[in-house]
Amino acid sequence: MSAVKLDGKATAAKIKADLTKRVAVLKERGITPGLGTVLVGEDPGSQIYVAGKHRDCAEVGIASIRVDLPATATQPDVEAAIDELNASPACTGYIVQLPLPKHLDTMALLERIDPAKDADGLHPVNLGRLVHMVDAPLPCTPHGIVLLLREYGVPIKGAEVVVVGRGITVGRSLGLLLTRRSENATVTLCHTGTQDLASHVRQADIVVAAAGVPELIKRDMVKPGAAVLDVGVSRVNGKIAGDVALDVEEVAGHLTPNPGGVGPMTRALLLSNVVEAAERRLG
Ligand SMILES: Nc1nc2c(c(=O)[nH]1)N[C@@H](CN(C=O)c1ccc(C(=O)N[C@@H](CCC(=O)O)C(=O)O)cc1)CN2
Repeated sequence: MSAVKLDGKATAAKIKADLTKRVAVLKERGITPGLGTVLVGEDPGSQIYVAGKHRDCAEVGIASIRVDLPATATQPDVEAAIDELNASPACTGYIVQLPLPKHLDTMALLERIDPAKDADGLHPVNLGRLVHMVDAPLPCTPHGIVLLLREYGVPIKGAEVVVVGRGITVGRSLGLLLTRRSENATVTLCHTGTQDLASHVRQADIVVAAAGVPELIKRDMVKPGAAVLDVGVSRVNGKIAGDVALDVEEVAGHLTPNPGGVGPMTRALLLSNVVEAAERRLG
């Protein structure tokens, strides 16, 4: 058996085509959406992701505001950059690229973002709105995962979903999205403290691997026909290594490539949050 490819690149291209039209309408009505990014330090992965975000903006007509600070930037330096983006009329939404250098207080910085400009959906107010199931910008990777599953008709309603990894950008919030009444999945969140990971994964109709551990999910852990989404990004010998072993393709029903799966969806949903924030300005 060979799994159906969950093509994030192709699905993201469709989303971006729709956003291009919406951006044109906004511009006709006098609003140019603008994405800001705050990057601290020289982490090579983060530099690639931020550069990609600005390329995506150019593709759909969103303006870009890029703030790059040295790894030595202090908490007040980053706070000043955030305050400036909060006040800038040209910036409809922005992100602080994660992870930040260890000497910075990430939570305090995320809390400082104006929730109305929170393009990542990671501000505590917006995560709280997600808990309460009220309208808010959704975290980009979890939202991208849900849209990718829908695009390929993978049944979510009633599915047993196992999410591996409890990080803020993916694992924690994905469970909130998938257990909304509109999705109605049953979600188990596994992490480094989980006693028997394989036994959980074996029960799953949908597996989302977001632990950052190369080849954590092995072929014999996957229920035949399950949908497997690989969010893991590790660099091994200069190449991207996902959390899912390559031969899982032989048992899975659906599988994301990596790269080309969840990553492009994350980027497309970030643009979507920026456009939605601009549309909210119109009322
Ligand atoms: N503020 C945030 N920081 C981080 C997030 C986030 O959503 N918000 N997520 C990740 C990194 N990330 C976005 O920032 C991200 C990772 C990967 C991709 C992507 O498109 N990957 C490509 C491969 C690119 C490569 O060659 O490395 C793919 O999967 O095809 C996009 C965004 C942590 N930080």
